[in-house]
Amino acid sequence: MNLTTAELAKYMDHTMLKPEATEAMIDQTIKEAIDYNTASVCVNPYWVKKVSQGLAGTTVNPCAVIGFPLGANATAIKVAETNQVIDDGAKEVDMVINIGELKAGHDDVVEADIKAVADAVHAKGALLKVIIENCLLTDDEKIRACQLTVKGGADYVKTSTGFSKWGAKVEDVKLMRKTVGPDFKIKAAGGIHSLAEAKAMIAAGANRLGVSASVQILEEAKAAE
Ligand SMILES: O=C[C@H](O)COP(=O)(O)O
Repeated sequence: MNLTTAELAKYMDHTMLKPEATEAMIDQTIKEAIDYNTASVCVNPYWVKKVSQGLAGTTVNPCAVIGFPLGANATAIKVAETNQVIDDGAKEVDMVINIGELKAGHDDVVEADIKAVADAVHAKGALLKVIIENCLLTDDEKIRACQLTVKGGADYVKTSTGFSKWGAKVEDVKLMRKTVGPDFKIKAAGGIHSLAEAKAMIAAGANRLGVSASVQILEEAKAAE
């Protein structure tokens, strides 16, 4: 796959989700995202307003995670959090599904949770990525989670939070691509730390990468150009 460094950067949600992130670390993340022109800067809700101000006038989107990282909040809380982050400037929202309800076979609950957030996101012109946390799921559950994400009206299905047992795996991205078809978007996130890993995720079908090691990967890409 022949991507320029600039093209690869536009796959990347430059991510700073560490609970111990300071304002200085957020500032650094914003600067790096602008320098490399990534797709977005992905942060916890508290930092979205600052990120949105820092990215004003650029083509880098502010992105916020909600219901993160466990997904076990009430739907009303996820919707309220969604409205708050968008009012604070988020153009993209990454939510975690209700994993326990998926495993219990309560697909209607999982779909309604996704749909409520999707409606809130789309009412304000943003886009929604749905995190299914593959490392906790069987293949059957991964397939159902992808189908419910599509039915719930989201824009992307996303592999992982990066805060559970492990992150994105190539075989999971392939399974997700097979499940959602060629057009629905997929984000691979968690544990992608090298150019080879980033390229493998894209080759497997990822349209977006959630990465904290963006600079390292993009410098590797630049050196290889
Ligand atoms: O989507 C976000 C992930 O938490 C990023 O994980 P990472 O730090 O392994 O790149």
